[in-house]
Amino acid sequence: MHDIVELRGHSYWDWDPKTPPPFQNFEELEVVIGSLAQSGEGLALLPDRGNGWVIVVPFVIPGEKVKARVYRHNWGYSHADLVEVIEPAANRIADQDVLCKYFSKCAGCQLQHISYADQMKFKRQVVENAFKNYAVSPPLLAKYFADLPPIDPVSQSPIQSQYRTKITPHFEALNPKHQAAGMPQQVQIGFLRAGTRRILDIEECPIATPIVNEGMKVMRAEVQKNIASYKKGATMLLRESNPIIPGTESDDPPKTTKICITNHKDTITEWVGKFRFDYPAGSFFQNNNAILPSLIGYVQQQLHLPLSTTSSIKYLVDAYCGSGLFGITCHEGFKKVLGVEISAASISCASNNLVLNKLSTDTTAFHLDDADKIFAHIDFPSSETALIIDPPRKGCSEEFLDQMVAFLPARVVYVSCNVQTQARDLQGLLDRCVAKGLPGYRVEAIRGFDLFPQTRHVEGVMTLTRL
Ligand SMILES: C[S@@+](CC[C@H](N)C(=O)[O-])C[C@H]1O[C@@H](n2cnc3c(N)ncnc32)[C@H](O)[C@@H]1O
Repeated sequence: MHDIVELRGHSYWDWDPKTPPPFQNFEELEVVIGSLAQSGEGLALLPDRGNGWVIVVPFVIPGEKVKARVYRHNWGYSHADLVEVIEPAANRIADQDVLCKYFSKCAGCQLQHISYADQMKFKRQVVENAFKNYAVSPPLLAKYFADLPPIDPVSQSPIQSQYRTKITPHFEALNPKHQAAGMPQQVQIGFLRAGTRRILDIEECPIATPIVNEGMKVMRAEVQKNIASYKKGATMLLRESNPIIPGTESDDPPKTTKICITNHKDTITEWVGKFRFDYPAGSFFQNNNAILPSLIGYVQQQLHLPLSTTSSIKYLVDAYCGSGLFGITCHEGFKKVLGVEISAASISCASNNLVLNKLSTDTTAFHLDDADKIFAHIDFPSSETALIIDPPRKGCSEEFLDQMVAFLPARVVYVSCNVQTQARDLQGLLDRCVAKGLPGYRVEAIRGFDLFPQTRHVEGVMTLTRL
């Protein structure tokens, strides 16, 4: 809605909700795309229809003239399918050069028709809009917003295809009516079809690693062979791992061929730079290994930026620590590191990863707990403590922000796969500081990292310094 309001140029609330959609269902329209929304979809304004109705069309580029078929109407805007690109943008990737033959049919990727340089510009804009739209309440606007730094360019992924180390294809069970009628016993195995809840049959995903695609081939054949035994559909797990042959463990990545794991309970082994991580196949771990060294290098550098005081950072708190990725890779230079995570399987791997990487358990520890209670475990001086926050998409809870303001870490590095909730949490933090009459935080830097090339998603990293 923020993107629609911006294109329309007048407030959402000026809108008369009784305005009916100015179209027949499935009417085809020729429209010119004005902007891209954070969803990666194009927006076209029709100034002469419905008091400035907006059409939302996927797989387009601003400036393009396209034919679109409207199919669902909302308050002031309609969703439409792309029928034809009438006047393509000069920078549109030619159809024959698009990475995946299922692009525009599969719901997984939104941006394969856009050059990588333009994907980076789009994602930078997504980050900028998130902070403009979600971190600007009036008291904060006056006090802090003028001080937000310019949003940095997005850090690119070293590879833009074959990067995903995990995919989760789905399939549905056979239709009993088809079975009864003796129809062919084939099912669709793949990802959701764009704009629907139905499955599109996909035998290969070009953004997944070759090992994961090999695994997909085997899994598809097995599912087709045994499909009659499935009463319900299912979601499969395919995850890349480095096989460790017992007795041959070494400190270096093994030279053996990688394997594809499909059992949620198995353990995955992965190297991030010189660090080894074992983690449960069914638990969270970042899915683009290629970009992790640069993401971690940046987080490390941000943690140690100079403070506003003469103190220096000596302690690290890793909230939502998973299997210990940040706590372990960033431990150097800290007297003590403490991580908290709610998944018992992940925290047990985090503790084991300390041992695997020969870190002292006296100086680095991981606790099983809700991040909302993280500061209950901590006796670090807040003026020498840095906090890494890396929550799930929904961001931090009110309780988490309350305890954070009660503790006031000197440095915060907030990593997020959802820049909208990240921006909202910045507002939540600064609102609390204003309410308590505290000087608050300076935003040092906001930068996107492209953990998800070809898709609309961007990882945000924001650095704060206590004033
Ligand atoms: C985005 S992941 C980040 C994990 C880790 N930092 C990494 O990069 O591998 C978020 C993690 O938060 C954990 N989590 C979710 N809710 C939590 C809570 N209330 N308290 C602590 N951890 C939580 C999830 O289990 C998940 O491991």
